Amino acid sequence: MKTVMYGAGNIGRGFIGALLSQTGYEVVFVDVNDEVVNTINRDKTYPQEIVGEHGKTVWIQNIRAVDGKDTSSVSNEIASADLLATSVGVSVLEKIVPVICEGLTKRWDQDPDNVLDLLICENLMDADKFLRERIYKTLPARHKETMSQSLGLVETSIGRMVPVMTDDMKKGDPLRICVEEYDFLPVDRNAFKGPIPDYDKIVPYSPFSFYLERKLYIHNMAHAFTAFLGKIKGYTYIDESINDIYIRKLVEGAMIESAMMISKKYQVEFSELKAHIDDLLLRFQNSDLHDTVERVGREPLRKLKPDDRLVGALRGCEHAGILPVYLSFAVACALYNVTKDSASELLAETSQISTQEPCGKYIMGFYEQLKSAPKDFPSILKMTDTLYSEIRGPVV
Ligand SMILES: NC(=O)c1ccc[n+]([C@@H]2O[C@H](COP(=O)([O-])OP(=O)(O)OC[C@H]3O[C@@H](n4cnc5c(N)ncnc54)[C@H](O)[C@@H]3O)[C@@H](O)[C@H]2O)c1
Ligand SMILES: O=P(O)(O)OC[C@@H](O)[C@@H](O)[C@H](O)[C@H](O)CO
Repeated sequence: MKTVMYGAGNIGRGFIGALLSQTGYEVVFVDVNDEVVNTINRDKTYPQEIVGEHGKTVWIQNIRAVDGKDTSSVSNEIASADLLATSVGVSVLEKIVPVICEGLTKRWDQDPDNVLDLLICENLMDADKFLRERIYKTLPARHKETMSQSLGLVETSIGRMVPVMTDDMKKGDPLRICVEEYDFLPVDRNAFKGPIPDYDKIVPYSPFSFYLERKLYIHNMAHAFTAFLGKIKGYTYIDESINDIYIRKLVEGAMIESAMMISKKYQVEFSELKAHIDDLLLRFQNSDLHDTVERVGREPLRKLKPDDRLVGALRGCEHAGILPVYLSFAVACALYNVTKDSASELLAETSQISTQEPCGKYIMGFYEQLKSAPKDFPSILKMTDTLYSEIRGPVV
């Protein structure tokens, strides 16, 4: 049984490739990084360092690698694979479509009933639609119909946090990869055409949008909020930031708003989501991970888009009748990290939120407060309490 793992980077090596090797597959990594490809083929193993309370080193076995620039070899591997996975980054995903199609063509020229499931391991909403459109366009006419019955485009939710590896962390081994302990991989149960890989860490679920929204609106939203607040306070690492008692209170408030929305939308017990929040807050405290506010808070403009983690969560709350007070402050923090003077224009253009809307007013109020006293988080907390009580009215 063979998996082709497209991308031998942080998630490819640090999570998916390792997980599939432990499931029992031979894992063939495809990457354009010569050092990574050559070292995998030389060592046939690499150390995955699980950092944190239960730290240990796991040696990943049964692996080899193919040079991503050798497209003919890559397509041959895809033609004969039992499973395919990608974790190359959203901007590269489109570029590997022609090679994937070459592999599928070789495969289906032999046997059009030879199904293949592709696990899409990227941080991308509607990743299945994204790939379906591009693969359909690129496949030769004779295989366009085959695709609907023989290709499973499987969305996944990548919850494991893998930091950027510094030279210090690599300890001289270009393949060494530090990861947190969390290693569950929720996958879209309904998208598989073949058998679902049988391993207790691979969790099939339907409707999968629940996991995607939980990941983006609770985990990624809180992660970004922690990073933006940490930047304002001058912290370097995520654990430093979340250990600041004011930051923790603010972040937890926003997570609870998102969780109330998701609980209502998917009819999932709030207590289940609260356990997830508590677990995430612990995971953010992992100081051995050395995850930086810089990495987690990167590209704030992308994070301010209407369907991304901040505004997506805020709009979801509005839709569900949940007050997005802490989430409004999260948006204000993201804005403050981008601009110190043209926030209302940015809010309208990037996030499609008008300052005439209630949430636009809350966001601008918080933004002005940040501008006048950026590090005064106790006053911000007081503002959130006052806002809640004003909007909500008296409680019996
Ligand atoms: N790092 C995390 O904590 C994390 C968590 C969840 C999801 N993700 C997502 O996983 C995906 C990968 O992220 P990452 O952190 O592993 O990035 P990464 O940069 O570490 O890995 C990407 C790998 O793809 C390789 N690559 C680039 N172009 C290629 C090509 N044409 N052919 C073959 N290989 C090519 C690169 O050399 C690199 O090794 C992204 O979509 C990211 O958003 C990352
Ligand atoms: O990759 P981004 O910039 O979309 O988000 C930063 C982090 O929140 C993200 O990489 C997480 O670490 C990852 O999604 C694992 O939970």
